[in-house]
Amino acid sequence: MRNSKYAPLFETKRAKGIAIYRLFAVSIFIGICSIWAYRLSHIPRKGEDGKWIWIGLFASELWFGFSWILSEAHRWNPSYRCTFKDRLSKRYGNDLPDVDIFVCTADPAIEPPMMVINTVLSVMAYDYPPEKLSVYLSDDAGSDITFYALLEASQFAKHWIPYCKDFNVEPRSPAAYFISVSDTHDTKQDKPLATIKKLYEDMENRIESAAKLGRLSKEICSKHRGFSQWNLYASRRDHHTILQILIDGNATDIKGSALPTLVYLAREKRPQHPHNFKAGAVNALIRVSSNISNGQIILNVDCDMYSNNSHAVLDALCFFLDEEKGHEIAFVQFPQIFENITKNDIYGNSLIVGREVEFHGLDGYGGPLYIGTGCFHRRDALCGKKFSEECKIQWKGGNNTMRREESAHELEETSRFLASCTYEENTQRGKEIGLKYGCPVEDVITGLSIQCQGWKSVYFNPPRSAFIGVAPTTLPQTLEQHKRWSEGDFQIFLSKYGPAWFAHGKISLGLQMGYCCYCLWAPNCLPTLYYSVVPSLCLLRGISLFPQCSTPWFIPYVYVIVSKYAYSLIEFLWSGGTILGWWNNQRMWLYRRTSSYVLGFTDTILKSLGFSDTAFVITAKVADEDVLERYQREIMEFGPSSSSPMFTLLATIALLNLFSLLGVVQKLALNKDSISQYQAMALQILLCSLLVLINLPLYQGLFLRKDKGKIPSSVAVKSVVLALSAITCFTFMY
Ligand SMILES: O=c1ccn([C@@H]2O[C@H](COP(=O)(O)OP(=O)(O)O[C@H]3O[C@H](CO)[C@@H](O)[C@H](O)[C@H]3O)[C@@H](O)[C@H]2O)c(=O)[nH]1
Ligand SMILES: [Mn+2]
Repeated sequence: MRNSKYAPLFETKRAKGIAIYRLFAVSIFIGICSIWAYRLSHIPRKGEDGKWIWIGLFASELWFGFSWILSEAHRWNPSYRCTFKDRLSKRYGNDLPDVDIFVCTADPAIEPPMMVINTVLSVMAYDYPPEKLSVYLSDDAGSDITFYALLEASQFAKHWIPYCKDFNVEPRSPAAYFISVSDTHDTKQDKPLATIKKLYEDMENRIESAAKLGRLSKEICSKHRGFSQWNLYASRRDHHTILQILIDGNATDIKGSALPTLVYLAREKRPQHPHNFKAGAVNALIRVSSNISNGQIILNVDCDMYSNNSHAVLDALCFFLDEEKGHEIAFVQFPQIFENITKNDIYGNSLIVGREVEFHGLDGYGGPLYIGTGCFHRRDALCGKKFSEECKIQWKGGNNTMRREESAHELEETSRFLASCTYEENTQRGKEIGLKYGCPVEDVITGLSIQCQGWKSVYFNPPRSAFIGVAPTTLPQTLEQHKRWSEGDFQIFLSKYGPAWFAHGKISLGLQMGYCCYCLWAPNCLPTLYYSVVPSLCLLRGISLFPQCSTPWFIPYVYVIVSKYAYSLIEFLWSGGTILGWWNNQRMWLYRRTSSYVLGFTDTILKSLGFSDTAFVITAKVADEDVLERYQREIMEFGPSSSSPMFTLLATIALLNLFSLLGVVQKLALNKDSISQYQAMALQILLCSLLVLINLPLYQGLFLRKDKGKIPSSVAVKSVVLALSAITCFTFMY
């Protein structure tokens, strides 16, 4: 019962028809149990072929069944949110909390400055009182060109923000906006549009030519005192703190309205100090911002994730400011949506099922994971505060006094040391305060630890997407990203924050299971490798591993396979995907498990033994023209990837299945009697054929294509040799 006198600012709805789904899930569970029973009751006896092979298969099926049970946490209890922004505006007017926005960038070569400032401009133009908004750009490359771009953006903002507000522009990233209006407006007739577009293009030209040149002209450098901070700059990994407040609380736009504060920060870096990648960058921002604006709410976005919805801040505040439940909420996570996904999503990067299904399921159990971008945090919760009923904040009034009393220059001077690399020594930062260090998925582990302190989180997936970013456009990049994620998640599983043990009693069982699903991605590689190699090898030797069509044990297999995949297809289509997209997604399911996760798994083991160290390979946000062209045509991009063992693995498995299938076909053609033998192995042949079918793009990449995106011939040779030797070895062993 709601006892506050206010109407709620948000509402949570449960899914309809969930009882039917649960019944269906129970039927699959019974099917899985029957499969286990079959394996247990049919273990080959002494003297029979393949006892150990059988036990391995049983272990894999136990694992798959167990994973399926865990994944039910994503589907059992979904919830959906909606907000009432009109009530918020009525109740609070302009009396809203300060919001600090953090944008992170790390490499001007693969994260072009133009993209970065479009993101910055989009969040500066939020529909929110500008004097309560502060935008911070963290530049881990310490690039003067990025700084120059931001300086240009600070000038352009004076035109852009009033333009957005006058014409209710959406989206407020200039680049995205100009593309969106290019076919609906006639620029020649629309004078203000033409003017602002011209300003933008001039700015773009200046920035691009500086970027192309790779350095700034003397003329540009003389324009702003900030450039002098690069005088002592040695390299990306070795420089002092560079901090510049580009727009302070007193600046106004061309119409005389206040502008959001804008700050550039390149934290100090020294070769002898670990910089902890993005987590280190965000923690530096947390400290520096606490001295400049100290907003109670922090929004964190990656540099490619521009704001697509200028009301998103108000949406987020509907959760935090709700009188009854707002004080329990530590963060509000929006989905990641990508603008460059092709129709059939060849690399499965849109993650639509995660977005439309799984995260809603987690939300039903206490809240989604923190996924690093598009997330609003309460500053105190992010800084390690434990939840208690007293956590109600006095939001009204804000705390915006500091930055008006001190001048920008004074603030820079007093904030600089907060970003030095020794500041954190012998403190709890990176451990209990701020983002956690030492894990390649700093976001997930931080979110988990916040939830373990008693806080809830919220997943908000509005009809108009709040943030839009860039997904990888090649297979190597996709696999590399998934390697980082699977590795990081598995490290969490083994760490002192492990969702299976540490979180027990702190978060709900459903959420524990939900986290485990992701944290156990990496070890998933073992049963998948087994399942995609061993049955096919056995096929060649005539060792039967699955029940025959004529026995009742055939039924649970068929039921589980058909209903599980039919359901997954329906779920995928319901989430907005296409049939071919689903097929592509199945391929990526296999590829991730037999390459990224294998490396993620071994690297985690090596790391826990002390042999290797955490790294963060940044995902490229740009690609060459011919690569992009192939991406648009949905042709798989493999190269240049010869160095990565991931491709040798993928190709070897694909070839092994191809050879096995060819072997069977040959035997059938030569010897009619073997037909009855192979009839008994229908499921095994089906598995092998499906593996061949799903690998078609790989065979093309190996043998048929001539373009630059094909698999390098060194990988082709290596994998043919490996596949043939595996088959030969196996044939001799059995
Ligand atoms: O040393 C670093 C490395 C990265 N970044 C920034 O971190 C962001 C995310 O990096 P990206 O290469 O785009 O990684 P993704 O795989 O796309 O990132 C997802 O996964 C990461 C964890 O693995 C999260 O940090 C991200 O927020 C989430 O979007 C980017 O803005 C980078 O500029 C830094 O600031 N410093
Ligand atoms: Mn990214």
